[in-house]
Amino acid sequence: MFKVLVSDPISDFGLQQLTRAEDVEVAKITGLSEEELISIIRPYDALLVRSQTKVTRRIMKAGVHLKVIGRAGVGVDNIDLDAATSRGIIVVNAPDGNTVTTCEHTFAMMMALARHIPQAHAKTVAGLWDRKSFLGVELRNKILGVLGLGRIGIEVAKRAAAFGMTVIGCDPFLSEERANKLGIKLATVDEIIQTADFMTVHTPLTNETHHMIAGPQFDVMKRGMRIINCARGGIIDEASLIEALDEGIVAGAAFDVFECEPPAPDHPFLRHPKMIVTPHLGASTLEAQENVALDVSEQVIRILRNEPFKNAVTISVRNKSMS
Ligand SMILES: NC(=O)C1=CN([C@@H]2O[C@H](COP(=O)(O)OP(=O)(O)OC[C@H]3O[C@@H](n4cnc5c(N)ncnc54)[C@H](O)[C@@H]3O)[C@@H](O)[C@H]2O)C=CC1
Ligand SMILES: O=C(O)CCC(=O)C(=O)O
Repeated sequence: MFKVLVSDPISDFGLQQLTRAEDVEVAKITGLSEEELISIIRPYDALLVRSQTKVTRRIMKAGVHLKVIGRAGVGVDNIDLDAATSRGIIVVNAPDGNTVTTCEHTFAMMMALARHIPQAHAKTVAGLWDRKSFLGVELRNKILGVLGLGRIGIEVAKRAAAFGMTVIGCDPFLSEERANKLGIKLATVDEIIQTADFMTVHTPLTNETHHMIAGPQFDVMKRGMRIINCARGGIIDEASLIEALDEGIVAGAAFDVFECEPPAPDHPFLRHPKMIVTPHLGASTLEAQENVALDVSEQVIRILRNEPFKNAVTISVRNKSMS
């Protein structure tokens, strides 16, 4: 019998392939601290997470039977991939299931920014009929800069075109030919910063993308830019952004993600009048949660049964001396 631990809230519908399998026993225990997870992980063959559980080297060391870690979503920055590789633990994710949902959240954020919707809502429900403070801007004829043209970035670009925006973007893996077909003009990060009216980030968080937009980039940024981050906290330096908002360089920013989640109650993003924030809801639709849970469950069960699988983020020969 394979033992699977689900340590984050993952769709029960999507987990059915695991819960109904005769050779699998599933335990769903969420909200555990690192120490609590270490104390219970030993018997499990598989661990399933979303983004809340930080799967550290210590957890993997305690999980001596772990063969696979499944991430019900895209980003694997909450999993110590080096530790997984060195212990021969396969990490799989669900890269496709939340693409459209996250793209739609990005658009919701962009439109909320353009029209001050959360701020206007807050005043209206407080009994104030303020029609003067919320002059917005159209998306039409604006330049949208997209950093990271993978699955989500491309979906955002397609929808932006339908809104009459000009899309420029960068991605080391997107060819000029494909960009042209998609109607995207390839540009450098500097060109995007200097020309875009709206800028949205869709890269993973890596050593290379950490603080990709920080002090020096804000110094040369087009005045009045609006910035959206529905990718990962830490790609845009939070302290520099606050300064740029105060100085009027950035007209507004909408963030779904933070360098530290959840943010401290006194985090400046939570009080800044030009900021819109959501609590890492980019992938939170019924459809996306079912999709990613179905996808990752299937890969996990295949790995446990030694069957062919897809979506491997790490794969290596299990080092028997560590098990
Ligand atoms: N807010 C949320 O709930 C969600 C956030 N995400 C985040 O969005 C990110 C992107 O997701 P997908 O589009 O599905 O991933 P993807 O892997 O399809 O696309 C990421 C793209 O970023 C590009 N990239 C990497 N480094 C770059 C750099 N330095 N400059 C420019 N481009 C660079 C890659 O070449 C790739 O094409 C994920 O890594 C995840 O962190 C994803 C889903 C939900
Ligand atoms: O599990 C979630 O809701 C977060 C989704 C996410 O950030 C991702 O898929 O990378």
